Order: sequence, then structure tokens, then C-alpha cells
Amino acid sequence: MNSTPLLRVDGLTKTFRMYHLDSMLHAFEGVSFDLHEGEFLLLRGHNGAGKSTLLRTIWRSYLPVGGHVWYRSNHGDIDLANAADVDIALLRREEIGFVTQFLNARPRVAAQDIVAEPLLLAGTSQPEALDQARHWLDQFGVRPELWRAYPSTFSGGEQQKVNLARALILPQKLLLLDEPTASLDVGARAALVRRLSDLKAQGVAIIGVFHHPGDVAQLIDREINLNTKVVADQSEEEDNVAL
Ligand SMILES: Nc1ncnc2c1ncn2[C@@H]1O[C@H](COP(=O)(O)OP(=O)(O)OP(=O)(O)O)[C@@H](O)[C@H]1O
Repeated sequence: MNSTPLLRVDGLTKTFRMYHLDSMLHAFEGVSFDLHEGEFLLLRGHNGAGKSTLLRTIWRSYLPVGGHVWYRSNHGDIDLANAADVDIALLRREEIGFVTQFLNARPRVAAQDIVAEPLLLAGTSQPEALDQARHWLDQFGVRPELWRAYPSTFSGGEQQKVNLARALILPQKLLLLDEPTASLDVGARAALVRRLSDLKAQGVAIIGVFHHPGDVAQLIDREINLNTKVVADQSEEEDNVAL
């Protein structure tokens, strides 16, 4: 394993502008940590502490207002906070995975094809990709009758299982998990923990938010507790207006 961190988050700060209130809302401020290959970092904090926002800022759905997210990619070091969209798109395809509790089900695409897609994009042959897709659907407890069906009609838990099978079929270098166990039954939770444990052993670095952190207790190397810094400067804004 490389002793240089895979990820160095430095002074990361995210503020939302609430246009309708003419105020700012601080999601988190000055967050810094290093993450090495094969490490599992748990994000803690109460509702609204900024856990999902931090994951989404690293994933670059959100642009931070300050700080850096240095990432050691296969193409060289890159600051995810300032990288071009085209570079972010490449990293999302090849190196960084993000799993939420929601499946973005596409109309008329079968579950097994959704799961196989990352392998096909990586050059795996179709028969092999479909074999692996069915293996992972089975591991997460999706019934064989559903493998060729469209997930848009699946139950919430079944959709989540398809989501996980797709997201975890191909080892990434960095995996961001936002409450991936939220709607899973016991069997699927156990399958997820086994898969995460294997990926971690292969050197995948993981940052996760879990509603029940006990599910992944044996995987956790470190924890960060985010303080709530919700400062809607409404009174200042009103003062300014008064002035
Ligand atoms: N797009 C947005 N626009 C404005 N405010 C937002 C946006 N996304 C999140 N927030 C606010 O940022 C704060 C942090 O939200 P976030 O979802 O990151 O919290 P969390 O720690 O994941 O909470 P929970 O445990 O409830 O899921 C909240 O006060 C939320 O209202």
C-alpha cells in the first residue's frame, strides 16, 4: 500500500446561498482529514450536520466555497474542488463511486443490464458481464424472476439492492456511501458488509454515512463527527436592510 494519502481534504467549507431568504447557510466549515488506501472513514453527526453535503462536495455535485480535495488519481494528483467537469466525469467513470439509497432507475432497462453496465464500459465481454451481474443480484438477494424485469416497478429495498450491485460490481479506488443500508433487509445488509470488507482488503478507500453504524462496526478505521454550523444570518441581513 502507498503511504501517501489517496485523499487529502483540506479546510473544506460549504455554504448554501438561500436566495429566497437572502441569507447564507453554513453546511460545514474547515473540514480536514487524510484517507489512505484501504481505510474506512465513518462520518457522524446529527440530522443536518452536513454529512451528505460533505460526500456530495467530494463527489463534486456541489462546489465548495473554500478548501481543497486532493485526490491521487491514476492520471496524477488532482484537486476535486477545482477540477474541470470533464476530469470529474472521467474519475466518476473509472475511479470514484457514489452510492445513495436511491436508484436512478431508467425506463425499460432490465435489472441485470443496469448492474452489468459498468463492466461493459470497462471492456468486459457481454456474457461475462451478465454472469457477474446475476451473481451480484443473487448475493444481494434479488430474486431471479426479477433479473430481466425493469426496476422502476421494484420495491424500495429491491431497487436499493440493484443500486448496490451496480455500484459495487467493479472495485473503485474511492467509494462514497450515503446511508446505503437504509432500506435493506438483514440478508442484504450482511452481503453489503461482506462486499465492503473485500473491497477494503483490495485497497478501496471508503467514506460512509450509516444510519446504523453498528452494521459496519468491524470495518471502521476512523470517525469524523461533523458539528452543526447552521448560521442563517437573517438578523444581520435584516440589520443591513434597516441600515
Ligand atoms: N441544496 C441545498 N440547498 C440549501 N441547503 C441545503 C442543500 N442541501 C443541504 N442543505 C442544508 O445543509 C444542511 C446539511 O444537510 P445534509 O443533508 O448534509 O445533512 P446530514 O448530516 O446528511 O443530515 P441527515 O442526517 O438528516 O441526513 C442542512 O441544514 C440542509 O438543510
